[in-house]
Amino acid sequence: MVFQEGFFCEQSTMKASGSRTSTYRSTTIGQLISAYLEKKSDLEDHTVHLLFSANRWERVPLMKKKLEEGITLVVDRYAFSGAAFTSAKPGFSLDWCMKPDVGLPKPDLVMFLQLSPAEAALRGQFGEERYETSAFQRAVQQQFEELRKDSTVNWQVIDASQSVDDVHKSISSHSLHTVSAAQSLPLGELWK
Ligand SMILES: Nc1ncnc2c1ncn2[C@@H]1O[C@H](COP(=O)(O)OP(=O)(O)OP(=O)(O)O)[C@@H](O)[C@H]1O
Ligand SMILES: Cc1cn([C@H]2C[C@H](O)[C@@H](COP(=O)(O)O)O2)c(=O)[nH]c1=O
Repeated sequence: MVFQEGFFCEQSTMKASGSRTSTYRSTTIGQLISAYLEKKSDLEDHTVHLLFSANRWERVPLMKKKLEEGITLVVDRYAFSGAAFTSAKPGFSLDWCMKPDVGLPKPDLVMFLQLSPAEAALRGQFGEERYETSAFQRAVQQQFEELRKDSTVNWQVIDASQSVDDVHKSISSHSLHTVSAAQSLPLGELWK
């Protein structure tokens, strides 16, 4: 499996109305999360963290089925975003934030699309949703740096300040290499 984590990931799409349409937002749990991110509702911080995790777990049977069929999964944001974003909030430890996602299918590659919060703030639609402030993004980036110290996960940092074409080339190259190497490997369990 190949995963992307970062401040800018290529899988999200925008509706004509401008609201976000990532597929995870389509389930009942995803709709609760989406309303929270769009600031249409408020949720207690532990609760939203657990909802994000539940939203991943509800997709595990489908993910495993696809993987068994030999399909490569590219996931725009995963448990690493879950741990980084919630642990950037006051009173949350990284350890607590990782716990609900222990045992999820483990990615063969995690690509972190690195962009400074200042540059991210200049890009389209930044600032509309919850968490989209430069101060909070800096705190999240620090938590990602902690997560990247885990050498059992194959992290690759992509410079997202490059052109779209160069970001694409870099992602393709890491992905193709990993897909070929992962073919003979069993599916692992995250953070176990
Ligand atoms: N390499 C790039 N150079 C310039 N602009 C870019 C680049 N990549 C993305 N953008 C622009 O930045 C904005 C946000 O990008 P994108 O939609 O890929 O991020 P996102 O997936 O929404 O991020 P997040 O997962 O944090 O919501 C879009 O307007 C997009 O066109
Ligand atoms: C998976 C996940 C994400 N988040 C945060 C990160 C972003 O601010 C949004 C998702 O935005 P996207 O445009 O749909 O990628 O939610 C989080 O706090 N916890 C998570 O588990």
